Amino acid sequence: MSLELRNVGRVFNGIPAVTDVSFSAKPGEIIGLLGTSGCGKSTLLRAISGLDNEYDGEISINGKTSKMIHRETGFIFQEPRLFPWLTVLGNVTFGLTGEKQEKEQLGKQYLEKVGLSGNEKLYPKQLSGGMAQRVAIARALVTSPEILLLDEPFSALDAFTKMQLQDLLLSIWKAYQTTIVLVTHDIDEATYLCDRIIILRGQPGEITKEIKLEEKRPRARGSKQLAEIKTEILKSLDLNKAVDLTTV
Ligand SMILES: Nc1ncnc2c1ncn2[C@@H]1O[C@H](COP(=O)(O)OP(=O)(O)OP(=O)(O)O)[C@@H](O)[C@H]1O
Repeated sequence: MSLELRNVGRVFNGIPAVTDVSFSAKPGEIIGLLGTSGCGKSTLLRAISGLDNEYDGEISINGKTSKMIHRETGFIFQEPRLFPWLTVLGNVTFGLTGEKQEKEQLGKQYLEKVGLSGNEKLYPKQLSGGMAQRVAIARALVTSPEILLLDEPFSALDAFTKMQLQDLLLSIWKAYQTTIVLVTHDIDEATYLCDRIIILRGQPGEITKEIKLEEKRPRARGSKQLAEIKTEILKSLDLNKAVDLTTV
């Protein structure tokens, strides 16, 4: 599904958090929202999902503009936000309606897709951070969202688990051609995953740059091409200069 934001802004208690943001995503595109802390990335995701509808401007999904909850979207947060009293399978099937047996069958299918078959009966406290985030991914996917919104989904994980889950996200994207909006602080993650990176800066946050990545997937982590794009991003954030330690 396509997504379009036109002049979106959000003011909290008279203070603008983010202003005049316009961008669009074609069906199946992976868009990165990258920017320094507090520039309004999460605010934009909440507006896209419809969890927050007090924004200015317009947001359309497949050409339809609405400020209602967008049921076509699935949300994955930084923390898994699982219900501790439900099993892994119970967490995945929680939002589903219909026959128990059908729900469980569907839940198991998605647990298999995220590599968690056989863990259905475990409780959240028995899971590692990476396993818990896999459950959160399965829970978001089980409703077949056409647009996935991810808010720093891997930032709480160790470097190796993070890379595994980035690859899992790409395999899901390849299978379903989901449109993805990924909020991240991690430039390497953005260059590895995204078709386009939108850079936001300031308070209120504004778009300062948009970078299109032409590299075919799978991309090589640490390749010269991705390193060049990283340098371009650092420059646009004024973070490319070496610190003069003599003046510190
Ligand atoms: N519900 C709220 N009420 C008041 N102010 C808010 C609310 N939500 C966000 N803000 C403010 O809006 C600004 C943008 O916040 P937001 O969480 O969207 O930024 P962010 O770019 O996602 O930050 P981070 O990268 O640190 O998560 C911040 O100044 C924040 O304090």
